[in-house]
Amino acid sequence: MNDSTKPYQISAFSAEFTDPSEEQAFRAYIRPLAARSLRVALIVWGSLLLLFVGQDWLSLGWSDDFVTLLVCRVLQAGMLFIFVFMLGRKPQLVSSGRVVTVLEITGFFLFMPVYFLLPEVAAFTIGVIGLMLLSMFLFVPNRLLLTLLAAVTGVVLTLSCMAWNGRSVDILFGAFFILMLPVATGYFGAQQLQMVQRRQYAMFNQAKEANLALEEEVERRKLLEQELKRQATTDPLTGLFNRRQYEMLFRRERERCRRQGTAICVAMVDLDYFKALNDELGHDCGDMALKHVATLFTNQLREGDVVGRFGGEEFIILLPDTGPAEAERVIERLRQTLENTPVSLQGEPRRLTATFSISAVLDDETDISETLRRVDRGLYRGKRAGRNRVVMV
Ligand SMILES: Nc1nc2c(ncn2[C@@H]2O[C@H](COP(=O)(O)OP(=O)(O)OP(=O)(O)O)[C@@H](O)[C@H]2O)c(=O)[nH]1
Repeated sequence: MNDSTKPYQISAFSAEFTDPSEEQAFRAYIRPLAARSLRVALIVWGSLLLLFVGQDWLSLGWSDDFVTLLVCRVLQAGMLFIFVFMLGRKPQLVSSGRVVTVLEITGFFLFMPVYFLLPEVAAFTIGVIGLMLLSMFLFVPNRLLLTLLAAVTGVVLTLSCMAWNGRSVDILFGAFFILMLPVATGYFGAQQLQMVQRRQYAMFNQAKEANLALEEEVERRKLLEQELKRQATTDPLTGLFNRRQYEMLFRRERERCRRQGTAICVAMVDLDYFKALNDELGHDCGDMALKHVATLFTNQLREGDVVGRFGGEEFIILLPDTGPAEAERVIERLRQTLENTPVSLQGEPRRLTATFSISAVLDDETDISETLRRVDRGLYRGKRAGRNRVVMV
């Protein structure tokens, strides 16, 4: 069922889903099990037929009649065993039910000579046929209506043979009722069984679909949560960490570096003449320039380094496990890369520069604002000294 809210419908007459695609899906689902059960049933059926050969020989001895019955039995058992072999290779043959039905009807035809060749056992032959009818419904997996068709053919054939043998109308009526008993019992038994199978399948499918919908909902919420987290921790324009997040990361890294006895440096970056760029090319180009700088910084630095947007055209860089000399080298390389990597704005390459200020975090500084106050002074010095430079504080 495609929609888990859609109610399934099973016809009480055929014991099949009223929706053909649903029925088809069910048969495909049950196919391996049905093919296996059918093979077992056919092997038992064929073997029983061959067992009857002994009984025929005891009754008829080595005679033409015996040979006729032998041919019928061997022919039918042969057909059954061939189909068992074919089912092993093509289990899909079980689904349509046509081959099984043909085998069942042929089986009745090949059984009927018993009526003429073994008249002395004809009395209990009707019992054997009744058993065959019941077994067909209960042990041979097939579509209910096709089994009914084969069963009715069997009943008609049996009654025809009895009539041919000169049985009275009373006896024929009696035989008809005797044969209809296993047909009705088999039909209703198989009908209940097949309906239960389909109900279970539909419920299993509904549960599977509900699970799938639930999994999708969980996945959707996970993504939403991730997105909310991303929005809460990053700057929407550049995707860099926002102030709250880099302050938190600062405290975490600061604590870790203290425990491990390593240094941590903080750099502040302020783009040069950014107002002029905005005024000349417009705010959108200014935004593109900011994104360009963010990508460049993120790509140039190590994974453990933290790049955040301080606000406007100012950025913060945290360099954990890095002493002042190493930090100066890293930031100087960054400055040069920025200067030498123009950004394309309105189709023209545009060089950007920035002023950088770096300071090692002092032992007693646990909050980034204390370090930033110092770094900011360095930035001011750098701007006054002509911009596009790195200042160590
Ligand atoms: N496009 C864009 N511009 C921004 C954004 N945030 C701040 N600005 C602009 O950045 C400019 C910063 O100008 P100033 O503080 O004068 O600095 P500056 O022009 O870079 O000069 P110096 O720093 O002294 O070299 C202002 O024009 C702000 O409007 C933003 O998100 N997008």
